[in-house]
Amino acid sequence: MISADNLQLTFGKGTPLENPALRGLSLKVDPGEFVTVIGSNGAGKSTLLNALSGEVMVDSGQIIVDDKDVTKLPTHRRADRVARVFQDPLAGTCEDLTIEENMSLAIKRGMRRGLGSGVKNRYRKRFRDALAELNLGLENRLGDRMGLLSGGQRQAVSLLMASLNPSSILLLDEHTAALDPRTARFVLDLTCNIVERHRKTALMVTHSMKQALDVGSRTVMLHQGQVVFDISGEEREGLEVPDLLSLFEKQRGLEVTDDSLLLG
Ligand SMILES: Nc1ncnc2c1ncn2[C@@H]1O[C@H](COP(=O)(O)OP(=O)(O)OP(=O)(O)O)[C@@H](O)[C@H]1O
Repeated sequence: MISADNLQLTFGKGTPLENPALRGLSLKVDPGEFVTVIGSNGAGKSTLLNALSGEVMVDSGQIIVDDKDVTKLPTHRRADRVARVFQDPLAGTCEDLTIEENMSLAIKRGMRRGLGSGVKNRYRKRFRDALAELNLGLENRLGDRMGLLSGGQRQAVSLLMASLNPSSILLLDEHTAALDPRTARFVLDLTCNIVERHRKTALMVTHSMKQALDVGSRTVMLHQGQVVFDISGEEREGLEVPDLLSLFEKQRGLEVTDDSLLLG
């Protein structure tokens, strides 16, 4: 469960570059819900994910994750609750460590001690089995450095890592945007599978309106640091991209000219 209440965050406060990125943003996400997040450039999407993961601290407002107030906790103290997959396949994993070492780090999140050698052997089988399900041949490459993998392979391993760690929240920041269409489809299907199988509460930022409607059960749109609309259930079913655009226009009384909203 995520509850973000009246989040305010201004970058460069008191300087000529003062920039209010979150302006009283509120959003509640129930356990197991999969929400897609859209909005034009600079709407505050990444800042929202950064605030939820603790990458940035909000000026005011409250963030609760699974009944715990995490508003003032730094990233590493939320890591057992919040996992994240970034747009850049190079972010989020350690390229100098092996696949196995990266996956072990994911499992260790939230544990007080490291993994003993007996435990390591037990987990090795689990890693192999999980990797085999990807059908990318990675189950035989546990000892390979992460840096040797392609972008799609790395995103797939990042998602597996999120499924192995104990976090209930999965934040996806345009995590398929840097991939070719076929690989993006594969990673998106894997995402849906992991969210469902591991009952993650997920927020996925995307610039593709089509993807936003195809995936998940709810779509929110941000504009100027606020949620301007929030659709789910019957209202969302059968919606097409042009419907979403006109909803946005109606809500804001604006004509949507930002091409980034039209992608997909
Ligand atoms: N670290 C920072 N320092 C100063 N300003 C920032 C910082 N991070 C974000 N901003 C500003 O905050 C606003 C919201 O940015 P954010 O990255 O959250 O938008 P976004 O919706 O993710 O946009 P995009 O789709 O282009 O990635 C923008 O005006 C951006 O320039």
